[in-house]
Amino acid sequence: LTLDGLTLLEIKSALNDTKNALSNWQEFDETPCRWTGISCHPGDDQRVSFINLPYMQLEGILSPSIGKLSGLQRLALHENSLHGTIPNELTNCSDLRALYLRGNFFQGGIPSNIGNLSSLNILDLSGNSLKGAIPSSIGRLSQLQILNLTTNFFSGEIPDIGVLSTFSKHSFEGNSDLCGRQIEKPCRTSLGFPVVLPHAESDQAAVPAKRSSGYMKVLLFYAIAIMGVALVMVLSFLWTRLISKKERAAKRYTEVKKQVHPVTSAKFITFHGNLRHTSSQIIEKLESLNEENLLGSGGYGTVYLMEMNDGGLYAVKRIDRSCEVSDQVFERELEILGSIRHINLVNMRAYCRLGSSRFLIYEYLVLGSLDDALNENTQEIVLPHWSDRLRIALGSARGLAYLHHECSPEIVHGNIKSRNILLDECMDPHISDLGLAKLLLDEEAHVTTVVAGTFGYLAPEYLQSGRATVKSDVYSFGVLLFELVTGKRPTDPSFVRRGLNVVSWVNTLLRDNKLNEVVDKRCKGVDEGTLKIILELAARCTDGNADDRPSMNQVLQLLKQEAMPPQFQFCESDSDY
Ligand SMILES: Nc1ncnc2c1ncn2[C@@H]1O[C@H](COP(=O)(O)OP(=O)(O)OP(=O)(O)O)[C@@H](O)[C@H]1O
Repeated sequence: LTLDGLTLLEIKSALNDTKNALSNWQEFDETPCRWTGISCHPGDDQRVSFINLPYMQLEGILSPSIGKLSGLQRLALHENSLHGTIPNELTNCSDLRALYLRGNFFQGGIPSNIGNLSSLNILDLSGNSLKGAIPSSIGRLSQLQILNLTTNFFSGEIPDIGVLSTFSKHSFEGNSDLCGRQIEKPCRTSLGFPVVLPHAESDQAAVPAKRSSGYMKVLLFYAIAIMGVALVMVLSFLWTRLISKKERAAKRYTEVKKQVHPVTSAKFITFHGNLRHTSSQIIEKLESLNEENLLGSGGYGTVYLMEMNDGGLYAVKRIDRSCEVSDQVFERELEILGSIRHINLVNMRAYCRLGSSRFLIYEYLVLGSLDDALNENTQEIVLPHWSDRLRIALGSARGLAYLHHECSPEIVHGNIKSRNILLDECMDPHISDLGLAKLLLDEEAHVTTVVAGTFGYLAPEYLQSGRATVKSDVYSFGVLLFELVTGKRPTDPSFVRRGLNVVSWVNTLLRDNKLNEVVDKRCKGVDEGTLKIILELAARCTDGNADDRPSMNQVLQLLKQEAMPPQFQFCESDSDY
């Protein structure tokens, strides 16, 4: 076995492989290159280039031996249950381009010399229990394009240097003790000097007891110098506050207007950084959209597939609803919606107002809606296998839990249904139409008119009051779970004719012990264990009493623990961010 193979066995020995996912990692093999989750560099030396083991239910720790894999380019261990610290030795892997450790239980800090990973493009440490300061050496990672440190316990000032200055609050959300320019939260000052030292470097910062005495000394030492810096910071903060959001938005529009169509009055806003295409290229395409590009239409507008000259694709929703609110109010609200970004949401990339038409520009999801995948009778549609269905359930739960629990104020979707779950090329789900129910139907509270086509997904209290809540979203999610199991729409004539809805129909069959009749016969690979868990969860979500339904965080936890797909096929979407 190669040296890298032996190193991988060391790494395996520190892991608790609960599902035996690594059973083919065997010492009698010549190379590790065919082992689960492993890829090697082409050529004779058989060095390990990728470790792709997300969603494998791995427990244990990440061994420091990882540092011996000096050819490693990608380490993807996200959505496992690893604990302990991120070993410092990892920073010896100087060719590392992508590091995904999201959704584990890592503690301690980020290795302070992470700046050594000079080739790093992607750093995703979100959803762990990491704490301490964000090392300023991250600023040296000049190749870094994606940084996700959200939902941890980081504290202190976010260093505003190097590449770290280019990331916005979306990279840092869910860390309540962070402050700094990027998150538009000034570091609180006491007598003019910061409570938390800026740019604290090491993960020692995670240990408050050790830190405090040195901390006070350094505070005193720097007090006078920092007074000056603090004054400048306060002044610049006041300056940014003084320029109202409106003025800033107007400034942005003007810039774009200058850049493109000087004759038209087009307004163009991009979200989450620049698009691959300029606004003038996009406006030109928007103007030429016609029936041939039609993808479909829904309650809020008509959706087109927009193909750019270089082959890039966007889905464009032209808002057809006449909207009571002024363009200004609409666009301000939209900016808030556009700032939301999550891997299981259909992220809005841009907005354009061209004459009297309003266009929302989204990333394009190639496999269309879950409703199409389950119900369309065309040959090309690939019916999701049971493990895909579990992954769709898990991803949708994650997206919805993010809206309910990570956004402030919480976002009620109000229209969860299989037509609003869109699938990318990996069959990963993305929730669409978020915020539109509120934005386009009624901007007061969460009162929405019942939308045509969503019958069957609506919680009884939502039907009665017309008021969508997080718990009515949970109900709709429960119906979605039933749909994933049965393959039937909630309005399927087979039970609607008998005066039943999908919830009562399934319950009747289960009472009569007819589990087989509940399950979609076209679905391959169903295992009874996870099936029962999903059905039980769907029943709890669709409880008639809203208070007895679980929260989406509870749903997500349960799905993560109990209903993880047995084999996760790693697939990377080629979305441009
Ligand atoms: N980002 C996207 N990528 C690929 N297809 C999309 C995208 N957004 C919408 N579509 C497709 O366009 C069609 C119309 O979508 P739209 O969201 O307007 O309607 P709907 O979901 O059917 O109804 P509603 O407006 O009530 O949500 C659907 O078939 C949907 O699958």
